[in-house]
Amino acid sequence: MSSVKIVNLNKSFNNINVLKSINLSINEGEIISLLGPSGCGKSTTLNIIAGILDFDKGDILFDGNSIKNIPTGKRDVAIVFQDYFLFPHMNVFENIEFGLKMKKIKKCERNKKVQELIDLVKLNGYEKKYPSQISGGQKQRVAIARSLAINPKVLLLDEPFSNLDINLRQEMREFVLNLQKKLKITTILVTHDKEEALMMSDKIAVMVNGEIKQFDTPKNLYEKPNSKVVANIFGERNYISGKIYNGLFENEYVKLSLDIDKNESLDNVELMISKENIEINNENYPNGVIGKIKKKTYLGENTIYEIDIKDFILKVSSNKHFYEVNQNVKINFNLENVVYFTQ
Ligand SMILES: Nc1ncnc2c1ncn2[C@@H]1O[C@H](COP(=O)(O)OP(=O)(O)OP(=O)(O)O)[C@@H](O)[C@H]1O
Repeated sequence: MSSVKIVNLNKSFNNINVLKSINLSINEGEIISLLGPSGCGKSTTLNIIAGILDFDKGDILFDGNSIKNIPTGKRDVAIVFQDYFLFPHMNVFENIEFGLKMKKIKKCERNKKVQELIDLVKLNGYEKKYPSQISGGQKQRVAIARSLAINPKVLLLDEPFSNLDINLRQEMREFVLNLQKKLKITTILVTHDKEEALMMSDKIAVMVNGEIKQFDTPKNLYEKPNSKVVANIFGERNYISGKIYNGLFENEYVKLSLDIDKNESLDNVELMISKENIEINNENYPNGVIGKIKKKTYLGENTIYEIDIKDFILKVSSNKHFYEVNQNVKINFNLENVVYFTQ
């Protein structure tokens, strides 16, 4: 297992800078995600770490040592792709054995290692099956076992769950996470799925347009995003424009008391409030803000209400499903850990 440090990494394709001074520090045994929209540079970063692509400027350090001049095969890195890339003419056992054969490990040692990996990824009984004879989840487990066979110091996962159906995806996420925790292997996961990143990562690097906008724990990123760009990656939020003075946030329809420095005074701010931090409560908040429900969308566990307050629409997520369109309601804001952005 290795710590990984990426320092001022730059990469251009045809004079277009697709990685703009990327910096990341990953502790030994951690799992981190690169999360961002399509084309932001996630796979490029992963391929550079693997040595599949070269880079223009910067450096990559494993345990403090540069791997710049170390060829792919000698980096002790394994990469698992979305399409698994299993060898179709080899059975499960032979696929897992492949890397060990390349390393010229003796037959009896190979057999022992492959058997251990088959036990680890729970593929006992499937040794003689070919990739075309097994399911997507099983193929993925073969790909993971094959990547682990070489005892990599760093495991790179490029959208490994995207080809699985939703139930299997959830099962495989948990499986890989348990494996990662058991083996304590430093892991970098590329994903564009926020839930996957939130559930699997010790830390998440939010990438947008070749830059890392924030690198932090899932909780901090969700609750304390440093910009609207980062906030929006984790789902739709409400932004209310107004001013801050004397510990209050105010605009023409709300006056809210904030737990902030009373000396803070700002004219143009946008207060970010998640849908979950607004409560509809007609009974207990005589002084709540009043609005009218314009739309309701039932989502099973929650209903999303769109509430009109003087022509401004607030989205509220509630587990009370009984409010109806055109009903007037009182709403209350949970302003703990409030986040605001200056314009
Ligand atoms: N070999 C290449 N030649 C030219 N441009 C490339 C090459 N590979 C990637 N790019 C460009 O670099 C940018 C980053 O691509 P990359 O594949 O790293 O994005 P990504 O975040 O992994 O996207 P996705 O989620 O769609 O896989 C994109 O604009 C892409 O078009």
